[in-house]
Amino acid sequence: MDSLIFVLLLTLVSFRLYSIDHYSFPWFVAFLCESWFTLTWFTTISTKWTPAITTTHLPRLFLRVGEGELPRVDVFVTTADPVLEPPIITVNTVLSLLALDYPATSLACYVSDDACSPLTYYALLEATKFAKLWVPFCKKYHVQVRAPFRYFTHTNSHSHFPEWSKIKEEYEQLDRKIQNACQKLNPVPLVGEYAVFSKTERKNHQSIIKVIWENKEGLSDGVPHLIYISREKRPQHPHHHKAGAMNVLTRVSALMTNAPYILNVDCDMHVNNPKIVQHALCILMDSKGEKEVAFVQCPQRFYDTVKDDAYGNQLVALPMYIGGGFAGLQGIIYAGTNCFHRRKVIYGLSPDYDIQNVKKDFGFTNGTLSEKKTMHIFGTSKGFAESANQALEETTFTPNNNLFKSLDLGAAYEVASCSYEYSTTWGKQVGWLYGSTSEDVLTGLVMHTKGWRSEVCSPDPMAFMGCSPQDNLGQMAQHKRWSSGLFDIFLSKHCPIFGTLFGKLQFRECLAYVWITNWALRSVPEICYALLPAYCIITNSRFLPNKEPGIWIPTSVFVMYHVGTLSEHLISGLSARTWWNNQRMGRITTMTSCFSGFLDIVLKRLRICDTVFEITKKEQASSNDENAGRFTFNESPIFVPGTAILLIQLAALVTSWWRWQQCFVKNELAYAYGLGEVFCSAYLVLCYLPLLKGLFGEGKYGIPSSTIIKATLLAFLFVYVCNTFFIN
Ligand SMILES: O=c1ccn([C@@H]2O[C@H](COP(=O)(O)OP(=O)(O)O[C@H]3O[C@H](CO)[C@@H](O)[C@H](O)[C@H]3O)[C@@H](O)[C@H]2O)c(=O)[nH]1
Ligand SMILES: [Mn+2]
Repeated sequence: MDSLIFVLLLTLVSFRLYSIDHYSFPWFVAFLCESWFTLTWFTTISTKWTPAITTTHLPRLFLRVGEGELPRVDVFVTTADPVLEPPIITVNTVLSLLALDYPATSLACYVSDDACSPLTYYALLEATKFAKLWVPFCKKYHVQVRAPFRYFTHTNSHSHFPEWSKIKEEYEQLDRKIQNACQKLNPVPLVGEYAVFSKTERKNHQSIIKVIWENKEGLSDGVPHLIYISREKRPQHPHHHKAGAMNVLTRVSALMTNAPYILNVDCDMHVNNPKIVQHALCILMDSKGEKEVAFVQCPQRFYDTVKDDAYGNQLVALPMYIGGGFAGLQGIIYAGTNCFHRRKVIYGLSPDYDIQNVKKDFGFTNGTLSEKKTMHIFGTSKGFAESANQALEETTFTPNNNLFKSLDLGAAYEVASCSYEYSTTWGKQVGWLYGSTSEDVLTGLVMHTKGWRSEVCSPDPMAFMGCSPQDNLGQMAQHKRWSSGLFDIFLSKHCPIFGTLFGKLQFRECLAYVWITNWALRSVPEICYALLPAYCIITNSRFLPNKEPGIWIPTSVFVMYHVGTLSEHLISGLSARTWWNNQRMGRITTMTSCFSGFLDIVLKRLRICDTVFEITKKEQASSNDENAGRFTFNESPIFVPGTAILLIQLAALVTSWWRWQQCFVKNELAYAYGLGEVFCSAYLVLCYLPLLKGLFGEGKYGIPSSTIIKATLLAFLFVYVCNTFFIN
């Protein structure tokens, strides 16, 4: 079906090219836009063409390593705002990780708190007490969902185990304590353990690193190590948002546990499949995977989602087709969470090395890194250089390796300081890379450019589950951040095209990356195309062929595209309503969020202002909210272009209606002439129905009048320009 659409698009473009007699301004604009759509469609098809799925077989892992010899894994959790990311959610994520079905002696959990919040610290301390009950309980009864808040809302006491009620009570107590502390009923006093937080400001404080729990006895079914880190922040030092936090986690963990594998999750992504580490290791430790695979990405799925995906952000059908397609090429993109990395790849290693080359790469002399070179790459910490040496030398996995040192804090403060990265390669060649708010895709892309592959791991049950925005404001801010971050990558020196020309990025993987990184840019031709029908109606001109057989080409593209996407959704087990919501949100998001993202990058490149990482609000859905799925609005300029486009379509429809009446009076049939354009305009209004409702809504459900005024001015300007400069 996709190929058929492609052929039709090619036909449309050639038809335009050959109908010289039709040449006019709208015809030309349509030609440009449609050529762009055809190119985009080509990259989509190429991405989807050879999908792949990886299946993992746990028994085979244990043919390779004994159950007691499983390698160390360091787990990183990031949180950055106790209000937008309630500590109870972070705590549940951490509890689910501590309770992984994996030897506790080989796990260590590091939590980065970019808000430097005593609340988060308090919540983690309390959670550790509960973990001592929760972890053995989960392991004893093979609980599947290891985040207590999900577990207890979905099970009831009859069906369960003797301790069930007691543990539930304990959890409720923990929950209450944390909620009380959050609501300032019982604020955390900044004395004793918490005294370090007393002179801190969110963006101005020294590092705070605390070993909350150490598995001292080395019990493999105990509770794994838990370490709290709030890296140093100073107003004059850029902190690089999440990427910066990840790099601090990498360095601190290197000094403590230095595991060869790193799992990273966002604070809202709890474990849904307790054996996920073993599944990922099946891929990472596979004899081929060991040499080729840089990272293993598990899908992002969400719980308590808005019915029928009203805001089009559940990412179910898209990852299935596009993600599966990526997987069949050089590998899936890195999505920032639910991902297993190799430490040495994070340190910048290329895949086809032999150890001699590495030594050259990194300036080894006589078996160890030359001091000057190490300092240049990794910074001045001696302890870190030593641990990096070990991590890099470890060419293939050897069980019983003893990279573990101790949870000693001494050296850790040095590597968590905000000036540590100056004149090193952190964020440039080593670690999570800086320069884009989609640091994840950038970091993964550079690994692919080095020639690494990546794999998707999606065992049943789903590996992780998280929160997704519960309103359109969150969804739009998120899409804006992604589209701008991705476009930033396209314009940077890490552009996928260079990756293919000068690096080892495979050609079709490059096309797939080009497709994904151009999300923001796609808003420009889409907006032009959306303005075309209105332009034509207002100026009484045409951009669609108006005679047979020409008119059949765009009509069949339209029909085939909708049938195609609908069937994809139905095959993925989604409702037709979900399909329509995604379809509609696709149009709205591109012309609002992605266009804002595009403007942001233009401004950034002109050095007028920089992009920021706006954190997505995490909340648990209230189950019987009758307004779920309804659009809310605020003063954000993000709504201006969308509202303007809607008003322009409405103006066009009114114009055509008025003209139709005139014809009717004169008994002419001429009104049938521009039917195609009217249909397009009406279709857009249908897509924009949520905004149309917003024009008349009240309170947060109404578009603020300042936005309406700005949009009306833009719409008037458009109509004026059409009438003055282009009317025939
Ligand atoms: O300065 C910051 C900003 C964010 N975060 C953390 O980054 C994570 C992701 O932030 P979130 O607001 O949840 O963004 P999402 O849009 O949900 O994130 C997706 O997109 C991001 C890139 O834009 C990736 O980093 C994420 O992993 C991916 O889940 C959260 O754990 C935050 O706590 C920090 O640690 N420090
Ligand atoms: Mn998130």
